Amino acid sequence: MAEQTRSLTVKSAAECDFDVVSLGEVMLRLDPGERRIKTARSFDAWEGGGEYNVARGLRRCFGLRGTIVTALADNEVGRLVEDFILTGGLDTSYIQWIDYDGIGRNVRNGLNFTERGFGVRGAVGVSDRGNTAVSQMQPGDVDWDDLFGRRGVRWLHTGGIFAALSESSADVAEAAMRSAREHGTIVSYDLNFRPSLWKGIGGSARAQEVNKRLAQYVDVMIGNEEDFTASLGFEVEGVDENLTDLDTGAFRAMIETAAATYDNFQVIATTMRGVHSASDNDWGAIAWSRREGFAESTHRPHLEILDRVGGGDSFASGLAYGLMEIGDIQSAVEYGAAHGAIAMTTAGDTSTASLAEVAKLAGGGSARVQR
Ligand SMILES: O=C(O)C(=O)C[C@H](O)[C@H](O)CO
Repeated sequence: MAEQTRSLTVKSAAECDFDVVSLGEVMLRLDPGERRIKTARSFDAWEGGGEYNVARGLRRCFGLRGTIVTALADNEVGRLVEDFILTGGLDTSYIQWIDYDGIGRNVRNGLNFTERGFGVRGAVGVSDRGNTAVSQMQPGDVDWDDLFGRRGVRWLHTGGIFAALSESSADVAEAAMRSAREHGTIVSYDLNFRPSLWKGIGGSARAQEVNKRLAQYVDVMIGNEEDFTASLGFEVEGVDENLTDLDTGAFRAMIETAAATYDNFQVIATTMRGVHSASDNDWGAIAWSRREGFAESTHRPHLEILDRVGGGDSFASGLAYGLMEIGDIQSAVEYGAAHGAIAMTTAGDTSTASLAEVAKLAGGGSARVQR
């Protein structure tokens, strides 16, 4: 695609060691399967983390080269998380290993108990992540100019989960995003508002203070309707969290306001989820680019959901792939929505989709058996 018709100008793969770098926490996800957390007798172990899931999707589904900047306490739990990261295909050289004190008094690894929900029973996440290694990272812990300058990175992804972990994690995000921009790396940010993370430190008001500060470094801003309101203060008129009618007019108006407020935003994308039940959601997405204007994905009413957690992250990785490798906003939003939809058909945060599956669904393919 000719450069001037692409939504974003992205550095070439040849001049970069990494296509994508994510900055964020990777937790051990403990999943009771069809049971509930409070009555579980065994858990499946996976890994997960809002920012990490995006780089992993870009690597595992879309075949790009990625790394994760994070920190883990050096104990057996941390090494299990590393094992998952290796399975996910990401480079592990930017994991900072912090000496473990034996009981977690000073440093720990995050645990995320997650049940998927079914029917009228919504998904539940209970995280146990205070004092984690990554929440104690400091801006100077990574040589950002070496990473983004000497080594070269096409895309940095971080977001509102990492920024909420501590005072210093917001500063770390700022240092990374500032350096990435200086070196021509595209910066994407998923607002990912998580009430539990902000509850004890000032709620939505504090979330807005932090996210507004970081928003000035963002090229591609991603979120859902709740995120844009809670994290940046942009209202989507007439929409609540149970929206079942995917009327996009209100979203377009909100996006126009956001684009006028932050002239650094090159792309804004939002997923739209109408919750009929935990297992039955309307699913679609809308995106806008400064160069191309609005695009909407195929809307999928009554999409059947096995595990919704990570669906938004798979949307973000599909969108990033589309913007990096195809170029136009329409393809990007279709790839994002299709990848999110497939990811929610399997258990776990991370997607098992292949690029061929995403391309087929994005192009209007059906779920007929293949043999
Ligand atoms: O909620 C969080 O902090 C997580 O990172 C857990 C999940 O991986 C995330 O919510 C999925 O988007």
